[in-house]
Amino acid sequence: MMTEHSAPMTESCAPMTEPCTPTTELVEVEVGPVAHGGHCVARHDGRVIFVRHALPGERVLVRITDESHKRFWRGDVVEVLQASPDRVDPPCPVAGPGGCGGCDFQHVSAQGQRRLKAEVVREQLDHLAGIAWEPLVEAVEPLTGWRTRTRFAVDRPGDDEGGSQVPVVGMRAHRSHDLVSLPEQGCLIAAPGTPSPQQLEEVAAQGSSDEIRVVVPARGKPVTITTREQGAELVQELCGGHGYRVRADGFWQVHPRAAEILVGAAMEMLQPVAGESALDLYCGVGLFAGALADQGLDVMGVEQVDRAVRLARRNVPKARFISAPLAKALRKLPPAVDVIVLDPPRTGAGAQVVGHLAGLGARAIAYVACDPAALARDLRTFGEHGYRAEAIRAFDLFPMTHHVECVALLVKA
Ligand SMILES: C[S@@+](CC[C@H](N)C(=O)[O-])C[C@H]1O[C@@H](n2cnc3c(N)ncnc32)[C@H](O)[C@@H]1O
Repeated sequence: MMTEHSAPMTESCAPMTEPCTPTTELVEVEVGPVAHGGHCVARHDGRVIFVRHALPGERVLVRITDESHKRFWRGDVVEVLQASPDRVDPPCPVAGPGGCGGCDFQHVSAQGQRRLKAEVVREQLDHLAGIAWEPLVEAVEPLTGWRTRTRFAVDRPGDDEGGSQVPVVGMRAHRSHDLVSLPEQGCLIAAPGTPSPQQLEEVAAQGSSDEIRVVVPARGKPVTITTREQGAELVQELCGGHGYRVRADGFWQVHPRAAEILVGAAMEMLQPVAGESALDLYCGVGLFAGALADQGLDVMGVEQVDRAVRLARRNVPKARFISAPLAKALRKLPPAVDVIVLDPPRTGAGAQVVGHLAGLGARAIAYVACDPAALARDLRTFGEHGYRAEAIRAFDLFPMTHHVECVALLVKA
């Protein structure tokens, strides 16, 4: 199977320097499997095209949007000639070709979205780690109104020519600086409490920021951030009865049920026992550290953002935290631990970190991953160091988008 991994660059990691120059060329293709990044693979004249808004098995007319790469092009569907049974009308009026770049799976039924994500996880695990996984991505409600952290773009038309400067708030189009105005009802996936488009424009009119970030916390009022200073405001999040203070511009799981689901999955896999030692790596404000400490474990957390570590110390006073990039903190970790949770960014943990962690002899490791390719690469490295994936669960924590979250249990082989 062709995957974006086999191409020189993946859709998700390709750097966006300048917006791509769209060509006018239209091609008719049979759509093949979904690839990492959520676009489907098609072939035309021996060339691979990653097609956005397509579904496997469809026949579509594609507008080529990027032909700057030697080995592949990118394109977007302009007409569906033969539709997949999974195709639906996008519920948001600004989704689809040329529209908002945020939700790339709105043309797919909810079950179909999960099947596509399962196929990506299955393929990445097989291709990169040689792990056979039964594809199942678990549904998580709500499917809309789930985004508790939303970034809106602000354009000020006429800015250059000293014009009106009445701001327009919207979303950037896919791989483009073009602004797509918000629909009247606002962003479909933004959590209830997110200001309406009109309110966002009022916020934009009060300042000069080219971005508005909205945070809808578990407790308290939504926070609107237009400058760095405002991002310092603390919001209150909850998981399993434990409260966590988070900076409004800091990291917290985005779906309102994500923290509870990921912590639940990790704890079920690890079966922690009071008195055991534990590591929470890439710990943010201490989410997993809190759950482990609440169960009586002796926890150490590592996080590179010092502001987050200061909050983690307040959120989980029983745990110890190191403020440093994990690779630099490895020598400060204890020589042996019982259980580990690691929840790295999209790039994964990497071979050096994985090799060191495997040497700590943990009886169980829960790996929380937002990128299945990075997960697969790190699982392969764990495998080379004597750990095997005993269980892997995948959750649809980002409905309407191609993103998927996985939790893997590693035990000694
Ligand atoms: C996916 S978030 C997980 C945070 C936390 N586990 C949670 O669920 O709230 C990844 C975290 O890793 C941190 N991070 C990224 N690179 C890091 C590194 N090299 N060393 C330590 N922490 C890092 C980020 O600042 C972020 O807080």
